[in-house]
Amino acid sequence: MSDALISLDGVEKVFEVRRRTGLMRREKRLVRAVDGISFEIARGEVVGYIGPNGAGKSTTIKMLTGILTPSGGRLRVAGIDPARERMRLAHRIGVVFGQRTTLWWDLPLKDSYGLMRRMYRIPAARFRENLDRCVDRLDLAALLDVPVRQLSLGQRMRGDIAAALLHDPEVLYLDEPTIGLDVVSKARVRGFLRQLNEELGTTVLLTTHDLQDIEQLCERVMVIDHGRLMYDGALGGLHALGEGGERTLVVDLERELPPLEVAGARVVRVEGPRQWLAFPARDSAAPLVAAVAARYPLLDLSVREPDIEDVIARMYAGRG
Ligand SMILES: Nc1ncnc2c1ncn2[C@@H]1O[C@H](COP(=O)(O)OP(=O)(O)OP(=O)(O)O)[C@@H](O)[C@H]1O
Repeated sequence: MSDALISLDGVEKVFEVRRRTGLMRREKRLVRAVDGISFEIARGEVVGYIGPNGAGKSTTIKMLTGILTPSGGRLRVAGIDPARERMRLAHRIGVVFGQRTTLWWDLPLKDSYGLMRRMYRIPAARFRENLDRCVDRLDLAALLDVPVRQLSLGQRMRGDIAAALLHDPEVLYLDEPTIGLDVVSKARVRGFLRQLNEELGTTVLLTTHDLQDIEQLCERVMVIDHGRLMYDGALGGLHALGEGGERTLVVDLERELPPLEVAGARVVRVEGPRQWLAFPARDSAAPLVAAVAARYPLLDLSVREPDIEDVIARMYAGRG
């Protein structure tokens, strides 16, 4: 037995989709939303789970909460099989779905929290302590008496995160926690999550389309596409994957010139006297810089590494 808090071994989820193909005809089609995924997450990790639309992220999270039953494989969270013991697991995990709320729409925030307290049978002292910490750290004091429907998206999200933490979960799943939030709200949510992990050791698994969430929170990232794990490792390793790709030499010339002709590189963009030359990321930039400097009137130059967005975009594109 490993001491992983979350473990998946060859987990699959297949949906049967019926599609109308004619007036009377329907076609059955199988969608492999999750297609044999294995990974382990240790206590205290903050892991980003990313991938394009329809990759299988939400389906994975739903299996980890017990909402969906896997079609195959083995899955455990805190030693519990989520689909079999969903209620027991509910006391150990917190879940936040960015796209919808677990709060009661017409009730003031604090009444929702009171209901949560009863649902999870949270002892009074612990409830008070957790609520006070969340109110303080998420700046909720002025919002407690406001009905949820009157909260802004950012306020509601903070309210939802607090709701997910009142029962001291060991694991927090967040599905797109910063979606639609303004820059300030995003920063606040990220800061809170970082602090939560540092102070309480809460394990966090988060799906997002915002790579800044990953950069600012996660030491480890998993990339899923077509239901399969394409990458599992340090964020820095994603940059390294870009080595199969290209870097860019940005050249500032003394004057506008036709696209430069240099061996081992090609001009991909020209803007006035500035030109961008792409070259294989694994090659040294030195010979290229020397060749450009020898032949053209140079003012300045810089080398740009492929950024994570590019690397990931290429990973996705490579699978077509
Ligand atoms: N209940 C369902 N019935 C049938 N197909 C489903 C169901 N839920 C998800 N799917 C399909 O499974 C695949 C994976 O969907 P999932 O929602 O897990 O992706 P995702 O990575 O979370 O995408 P997004 O980033 O768009 O939220 C998609 O092809 C989706 O259409």
